[in-house]
Amino acid sequence: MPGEQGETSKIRIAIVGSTGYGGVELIRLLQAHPLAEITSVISSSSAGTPISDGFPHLTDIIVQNLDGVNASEIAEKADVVFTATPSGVSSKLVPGLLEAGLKVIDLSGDYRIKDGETYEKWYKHPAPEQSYLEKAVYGLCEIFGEEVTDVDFVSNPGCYPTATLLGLIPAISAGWIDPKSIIIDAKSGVSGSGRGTSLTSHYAEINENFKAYKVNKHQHIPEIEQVLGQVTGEPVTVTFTTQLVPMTRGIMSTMYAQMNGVYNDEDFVELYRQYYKERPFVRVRDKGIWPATKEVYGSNYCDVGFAADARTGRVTIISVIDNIVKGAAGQAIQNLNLMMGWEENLGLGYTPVYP
Ligand SMILES: NC(=O)C1=CN([C@@H]2O[C@H](COP(=O)(O)OP(=O)(O)OC[C@H]3O[C@@H](n4cnc5c(N)ncnc54)[C@H](OP(=O)(O)O)[C@@H]3O)[C@@H](O)[C@H]2O)C=CC1
Ligand SMILES: CC(=O)N[C@@H](CCC(=O)OP(=O)(O)O)C(=O)O
Repeated sequence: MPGEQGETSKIRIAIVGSTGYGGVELIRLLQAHPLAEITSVISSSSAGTPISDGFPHLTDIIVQNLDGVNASEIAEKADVVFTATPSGVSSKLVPGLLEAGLKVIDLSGDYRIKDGETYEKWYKHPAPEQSYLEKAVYGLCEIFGEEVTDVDFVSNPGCYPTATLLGLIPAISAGWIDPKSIIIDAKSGVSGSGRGTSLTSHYAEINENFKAYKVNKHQHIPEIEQVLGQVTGEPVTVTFTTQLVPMTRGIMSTMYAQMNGVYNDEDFVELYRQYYKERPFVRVRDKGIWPATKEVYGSNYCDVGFAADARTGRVTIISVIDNIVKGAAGQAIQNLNLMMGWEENLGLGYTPVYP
């Protein structure tokens, strides 16, 4: 395994769930990574067939044939495995992959919630084994990046929590907003629900429509509260509403909070620029300019803007990401980079696709 940037041999990568949206995006991004090469693409339902059968846009990737899900075979072919699999599936696969000696980056929600009972309450199925929950490092790179270096197992954050936490943490850490007052109004493109079809992601249900779902019941609520609790040192509860927007990619998280003092837009811009000054993927908008999902499309950026309102004493924080990149595959590669001790932005320097 190359441990340092600049060495020539590449890290070998396997992707379980390579036929899903997260997996296909991992393939797209890793194809351009200078120190990683995909050596196995894995499918539980299409093993033995070429990936380009289902995804003609991947006709020119080198590894074509889909492998089956077998931990020891994966360990022969790869050093690191991404599990881009549904929650409830990852928890069954990950222990075997770790025992086979692989480094694992899991994109599902299975290992993010550290308390098994809380996990079961929100995810509605059995929690993963406690020892693996404890082993998993929560890979919100801009906040906990130092903890990821040199570990074997990273739990990649959820898409909504990524946008939301990056938008809230600097102001909370500075004591500028009251954690008890937070309301989060979040919207996602349809690819957030994965490639499987369902009535809720059916074209006729989504097109020309805008609807709320899982209000106060979303599985990302305990993830957001867990991290905010860590940051503040006290239990935090949030009001969190998720909505589906008729677009393919993108998340906008709009957050409202009571300010603890008198701060204006420039104060917030300065605070956030300072907080993220070493972090290549958070871009802070100038006063009066709010980010749009198209401005991060296809990229690993999280863009943030503010409106501090002296009249109400509240601030509105707006944060956008591409759910499949910064919200999933891109952040997972950012975690790979940190895990390997490489530059955080290696292979991720994509300018957003516009328009
Ligand atoms: N889409 C998004 O924006 C985000 C997704 N996530 C999370 O990332 C994970 C992947 O999401 P996404 O790619 O969208 O989901 P998809 O539904 O698009 O893909 C999931 C893939 O998992 C594979 N799979 C299903 N069952 C099994 C199994 N028993 N063993 C092995 N593989 C299996 C399937 O492929 P096959 O049948 O070929 O095995 C399927 O293609 C999920 O946990 C999701 O919650 C996280 C953040 C954002
Ligand atoms: C639009 C849409 O349906 N989005 C999904 C995001 C799911 C996801 O990413 O799941 P985990 O992060 O929990 O693995 C949802 O709201 O449930």
